[in-house]
Amino acid sequence: MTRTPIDDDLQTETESAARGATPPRTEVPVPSVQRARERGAAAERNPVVLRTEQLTKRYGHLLAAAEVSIAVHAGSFTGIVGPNGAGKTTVLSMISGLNRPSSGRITVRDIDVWADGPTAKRLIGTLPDRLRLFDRLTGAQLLYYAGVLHGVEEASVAERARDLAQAFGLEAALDRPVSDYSAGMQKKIGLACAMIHAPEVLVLDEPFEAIDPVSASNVTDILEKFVAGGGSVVMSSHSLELIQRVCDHVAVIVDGSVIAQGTVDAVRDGVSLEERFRHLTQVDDAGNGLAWLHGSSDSD
Ligand SMILES: Nc1ncnc2c1ncn2[C@@H]1O[C@H](COP(=O)(O)OP(=O)(O)OP(=O)(O)O)[C@@H](O)[C@H]1O
Repeated sequence: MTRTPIDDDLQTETESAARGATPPRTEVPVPSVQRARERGAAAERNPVVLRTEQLTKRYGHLLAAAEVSIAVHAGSFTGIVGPNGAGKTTVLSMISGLNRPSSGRITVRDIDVWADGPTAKRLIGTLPDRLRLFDRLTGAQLLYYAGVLHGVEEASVAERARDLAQAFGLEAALDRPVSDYSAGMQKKIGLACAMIHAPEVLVLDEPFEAIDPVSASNVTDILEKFVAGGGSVVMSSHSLELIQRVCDHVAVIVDGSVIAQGTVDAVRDGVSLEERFRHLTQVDDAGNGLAWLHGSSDSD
C-alpha cells in the first residue's frame, strides 16, 4: 500500500506515544482535519447506510426527539452534538435498537432496525450511554461473549479479541475482571466489544469520555481506519474541537430537533464549530443571573 505523508505523521505520533515520549496533544493532528475534509466530499457520493426518518420519542409529555431525520453515508464519520438534555442519547439509543421510538423509522442498509432487530444488530456496533458491562467477567471473557452473541465463529473470536486488545492497549488487563478496570479502560473494552463482529456502522455515545489523551489519539486512529475501510461512525461528544477535527459530517440537536446538519465545513460556515454551536444554541449568556454567587458571601 502506498504510504502518504498523512500516514507517516500518524505513525510517528503513535510510535512516540508508544515509547512514552511527550504525549501528543489531542487537539493537534492536522492530518485528521485534512482527512475529514476529503472524506466529507467523498462520502456524500457513497450510498446511505443508515437513515432515520421522522424519528420521534416521547417520555410522557416530554418530547425528547422530534422528527429527527439523518442520513449517514458509507465511509463517513458523523458527530452528533447538542446541549445537555438535547436528545442525543435518546436518538443514538433508538438507532441502536435499545430504545423503542414513539414513531418514525430507522434503517441500516435496507433493514428496519425495529422490524428486524437481530439482522440489523449484526450490522451495528454500539457503545451505549451509561455503559453497563457484565463486570464480573474478565476482559477476555467479555470480548468472547460479545463476539459469539453477535454470531462470530468461535475460531475467529479469540483472534479478533487479541487484535482488539492490542489495538486498544488492553492486553495486560485481559485476565482481570472488568469491575477492576478504570473508567477509561471500561470505555475501551466497551468499544472493543462494539467492534468485534466487524459491524458496518458504529453508534457511539460519548466514546472519548474518560479516555486519556494518548489513548484518545489511538482510538481516533482506530476509528479513522474503520471509516477509511468503508465503515461509518456516528458518535456524540461534547468536545466540539474533537468533532470538528475528526468528523466529516455533523448534526446539531437542540430540544429534540435537528437544527443544523451537513458537512462539518458547511455547518460551521467559516467559523469554528464551537462558535457556530454557541450561536445556534444561544448559550453566550451562561452565568448571567448568578450575581449572588459572584458577590460577597451571604454571611457579610
Ligand atoms: N427514560 C427517560 N424517562 C424520561 N425522560 C427521559 C428519559 N431519558 C431521557 N429523558 C429526557 O429526555 C431528554 C433528552 O435526554 P438525553 O439523555 O437524550 O439528552 P442528551 O442530549 O444525551 O443529554 P446529555 O448531553 O446530558 O447526555 C432530557 O430532557 C431527559 O431528561
